[in-house]
Amino acid sequence: MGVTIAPDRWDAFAGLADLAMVLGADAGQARYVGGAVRDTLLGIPVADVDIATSHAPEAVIAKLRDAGIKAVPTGLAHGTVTAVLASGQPVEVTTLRRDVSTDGRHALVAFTDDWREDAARRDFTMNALYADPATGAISDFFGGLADLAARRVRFIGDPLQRIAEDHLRILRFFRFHARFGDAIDADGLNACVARSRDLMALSRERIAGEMLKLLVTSNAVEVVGLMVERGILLSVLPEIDGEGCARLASLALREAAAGIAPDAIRRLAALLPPEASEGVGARLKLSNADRKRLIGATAGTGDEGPRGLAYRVGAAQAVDRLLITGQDPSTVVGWSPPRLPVSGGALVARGLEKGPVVAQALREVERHWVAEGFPDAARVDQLADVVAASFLNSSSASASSTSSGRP
Ligand SMILES: Nc1ccn([C@@H]2O[C@H](COP(=O)(O)OP(=O)(O)OP(=O)(O)O)[C@@H](O)[C@H]2O)c(=O)n1
Repeated sequence: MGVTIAPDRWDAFAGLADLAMVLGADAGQARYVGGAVRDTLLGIPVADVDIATSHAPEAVIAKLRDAGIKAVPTGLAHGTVTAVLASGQPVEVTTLRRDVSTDGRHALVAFTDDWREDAARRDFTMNALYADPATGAISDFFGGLADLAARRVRFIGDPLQRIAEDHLRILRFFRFHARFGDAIDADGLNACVARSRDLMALSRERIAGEMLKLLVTSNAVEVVGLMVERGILLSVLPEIDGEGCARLASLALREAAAGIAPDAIRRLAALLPPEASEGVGARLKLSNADRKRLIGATAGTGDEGPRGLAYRVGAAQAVDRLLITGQDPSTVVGWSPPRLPVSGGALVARGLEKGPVVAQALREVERHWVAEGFPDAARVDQLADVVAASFLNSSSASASSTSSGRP
């Protein structure tokens, strides 16, 4: 027997095997497919599982409902029904398909009961492996197992045709290569270079989604460098300047040295010249929170020290800025900035008049407190005494200078 995935390897997904049986796995009508099979064979943890089935979507819905499994018709035109396991885990169940036509962004599909046809419309050989839920046998129509063993990301059939069907596959090629690849497949690379301008036709959200995933892969630095060198990124991020790859490389080294997980937005911020962040964030339609982080990540650190910075801009943003500027972030990782342990009332109790002067004095106390490294409440009381006294002094001094009529 060749390569198999023992059925108990899927045990982490409670109810998955039952779902597969409901869909006729024991009769060869349902198999696990795609990233879950690829990653399981590579020994990488799997977050979600897709199932391919020869049943039409309506039959899938009926079978799931009969078995009391929640079925959500998430993409019926493409044959996809989402089954929800008792744990809440969603599993996409998609009817075997073949492409009828495509414009590179949207595909029109027809259903089939031919597993090889379904495999033939997928992107890479390593993504077109099916695992039989009951026996564990792997169906490999295009040499995906050999490519997986060689860590070679290879398009199924003609790369140019695969890219014409879905332009996003250019970015997927680099993403999977950056994640798993050893030597890059020359035919695939050449096809991606030749068709790189096709990327401009894609929706910005899809581009952003792929780029952000690519930036956190283990080999992102080298692969992004290759993409810049071969003109691929010019179609997607024309803002990248001559130093972008070097900044990204330095950031990746610092993340590793500090034991901080790679972060896509932080890495994108490093790759771009700071003045481009705002425009890129808007163009790629990033969420407001991500756009804020992207712009803030390169906004500089000031001179208040790492914790002072974290107090001012939040710990996560401080980590971004410190890593990008090459400073040690260890004192702010996992640190929650404390709250100033004194209120305006405490200053009024020391004789200050309610109003703007209290806010001003409070800011002064805070400034000292931050500069001294967030000392405890006893020290803050002393600071409040000193600041209140100095405010009272200066107001009485100005009152007396006004009354004496001197300038
Ligand atoms: N442009 C695309 C996108 C997806 N697929 C197929 O759909 C499967 C699922 O796609 P997706 O969930 O995007 O990727 P995964 O392979 O599951 O990998 P990951 O979740 O790690 O991104 C892929 O394995 C591949 O067979 C494809 O052929 N062409």
